[in-house]
Amino acid sequence: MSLKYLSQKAAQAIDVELMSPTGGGFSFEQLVELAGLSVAQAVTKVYNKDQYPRIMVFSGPGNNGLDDKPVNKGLVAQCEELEIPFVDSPEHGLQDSDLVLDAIFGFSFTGDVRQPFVSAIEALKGTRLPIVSVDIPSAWDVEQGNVNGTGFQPSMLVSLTAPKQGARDFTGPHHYLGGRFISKKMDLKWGLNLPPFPGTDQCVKLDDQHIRPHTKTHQKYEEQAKQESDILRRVHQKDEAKLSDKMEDHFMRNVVHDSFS
Ligand SMILES: NC(=O)C1=CN([C@@H]2O[C@H](COP(=O)(O)OP(=O)(O)OC[C@H]3O[C@@H](n4cnc5c(N)ncnc54)[C@H](OP(=O)(O)O)[C@@H]3O)[C@@H](O)[C@H]2O)[C@H](O)CC1
Repeated sequence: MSLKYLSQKAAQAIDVELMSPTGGGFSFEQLVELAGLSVAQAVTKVYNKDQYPRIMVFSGPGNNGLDDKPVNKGLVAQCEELEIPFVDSPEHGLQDSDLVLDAIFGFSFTGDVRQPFVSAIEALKGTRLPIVSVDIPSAWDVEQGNVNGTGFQPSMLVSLTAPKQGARDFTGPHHYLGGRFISKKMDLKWGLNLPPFPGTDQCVKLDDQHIRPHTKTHQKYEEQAKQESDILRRVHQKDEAKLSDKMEDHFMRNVVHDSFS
């Protein structure tokens, strides 16, 4: 069975569930620490520190970049303490960098890019440095991907929890999965089919056997959307516990498998 690619709604619902008692009861800080650690580990597996010593981080307002979040105060203080500089413009930062980490938008991005992020996205489109995107390349539609090819194509993508549907348009050489916080129970419930993480690693490389290019027909998408909304409805109604093990098993095997294979 292949890895599931998440819709925007499913990604958001899983995020909420992870912080609920039935999803592991993670705190927000735990999730972002684990997600950040997995991104850092994945980056160092691909980009050698000696060859790429200066990483410029583009951070956005939501949980992908944490810029407008209360936790950001502590992060800024830590960067200052560690003498990690802040830059006054994307262009100035890029000219003194070897690698770019794109953490502007994650799975809640919608519509066209609004100010003040337009210049940052343009700078990413214009740079020749390798870009590592966190969860989904910024300004890509979370489900439709790099619509009309107008976005930038990063060299590396670190999908968190599970790739988003839009990640099917990613054609770079390095796709990793991070965010090792999904229990077997949640994996089964959402039909994620996550690959095993090696040893104590916080990330796993995704290869051809996991990756599905954007070849689905519109009809397939509609079927997938309907099946996902069935899953979401069950989650919201909290009625999945009432399903017998047999029915749950049947649902996972047939509906989820048909949809994503
Ligand atoms: N379970 C996990 O996998 C975890 C994932 N994590 C990371 O969190 C992000 C998702 O975080 P979220 O805050 O929901 O979403 P974003 O990071 O995309 O940020 C939303 C903010 O962006 C603004 N926005 C949205 N669209 C636009 C646009 N077109 N132009 C400008 N700004 C935009 C939005 O503003 P609104 O006014 O629309 O609300 C928000 O301010 C996920 O991708 C992971 O990276 C966590 O690490 C935890 C676990």
